[in-house]
Amino acid sequence: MRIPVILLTGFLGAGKTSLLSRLLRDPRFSDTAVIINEFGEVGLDHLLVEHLPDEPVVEMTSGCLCCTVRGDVRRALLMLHHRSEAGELPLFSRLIIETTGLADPAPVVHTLLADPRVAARFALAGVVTIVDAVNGQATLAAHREAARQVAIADRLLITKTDLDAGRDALPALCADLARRAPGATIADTRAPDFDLRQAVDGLTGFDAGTRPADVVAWLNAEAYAQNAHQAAAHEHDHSHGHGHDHAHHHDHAHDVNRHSDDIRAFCLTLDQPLDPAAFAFALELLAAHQGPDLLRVKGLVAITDYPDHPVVIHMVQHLIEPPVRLDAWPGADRRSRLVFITRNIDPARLAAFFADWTGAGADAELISRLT
Ligand SMILES: Nc1nc2c(ncn2[C@@H]2O[C@H](COP(=O)(O)OP(=O)(O)OP(=O)(O)O)[C@@H](O)[C@H]2O)c(=O)[nH]1
Repeated sequence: MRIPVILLTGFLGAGKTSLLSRLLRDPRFSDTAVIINEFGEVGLDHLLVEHLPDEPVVEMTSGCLCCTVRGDVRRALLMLHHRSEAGELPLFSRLIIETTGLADPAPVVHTLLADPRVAARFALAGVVTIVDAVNGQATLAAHREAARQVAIADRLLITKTDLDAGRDALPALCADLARRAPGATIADTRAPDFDLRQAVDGLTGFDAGTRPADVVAWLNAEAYAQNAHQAAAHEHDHSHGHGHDHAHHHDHAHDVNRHSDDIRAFCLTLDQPLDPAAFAFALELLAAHQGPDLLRVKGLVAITDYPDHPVVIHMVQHLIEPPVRLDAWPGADRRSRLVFITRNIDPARLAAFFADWTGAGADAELISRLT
């Protein structure tokens, strides 16, 4: 029997990882394998997400899932299947693929539906898209990646309605979502009657024919891009007489237009523990002045009061989540690290801003420019 795959998508900071963590803690989902794609090479999720010890989890940190999907996700799927059949990993009866927040789901969907080796082993049960009630509508209007993730969904799961701003925005957001994805069901993950099991396991199979016309067009464009890519790779092998994998380079050539070219990811490293008040003020200032361009910030921060207990920071646009203090550092590196995904923000200027406000030496390392 083919293993059902649930594609979990949603814009940066919508709440994908939180929902996945909630699901993986639930014993009803103990037979679940997960493929997580982190954006950028210096991601922090592997330090921040708790995995159960023998859970089959594959983390792909090679960049943006939609840009590397044709090689990496295919390899990850086949490897998981092979290792589980060989008894090296527990058998699993469902697979969840979490995309990055900037991923266009179409290449993943196409790979699952059209790659013969993948499709013989896995069946796409459906696409679940997470939408943040607080930022959702503004994000949908500003980012075509977010609009595509919604349009292709079978199920739209809304988060952050426990916050006043989220609750207030809910009716207008639902109306917008119903227009953008007329065939999708919508559920509020914070409603008392929300059923996670039904949300994930109730999907009966992805049917491209029920999607809006533009979604069908994207999927067709994807099929065309993949065929063209395979033909180019084939020709290349013949002309050079060797078969190493050039998929990555070709894929980026196809993907030039997938992301806005002003979006960048970088990691800021601060070399001394920070004064908590100065750091909090710097974050608030940043959120107030650059909110819509701070697409996502995740960090592990050493503070002067408790240097052995790092603080986890999450920001999504102007929303600063309450910081969480950890019992211990999750690895040997005890420097503060903040991963930013931003629009139109110069990493060097941001490093200088933090250095000024906190007095710590700050370095910015560019992870990726999404062009
Ligand atoms: N109040 C509230 N916060 C939430 C909810 N869901 C997620 N969050 C918070 O939103 C922030 C982002 O959540 P994540 O689960 O990391 O979001 P994500 O979509 O995985 O983010 P990326 O991987 O960066 O795209 C975190 O600080 C979460 O704690 C929710 O329903 N309510």
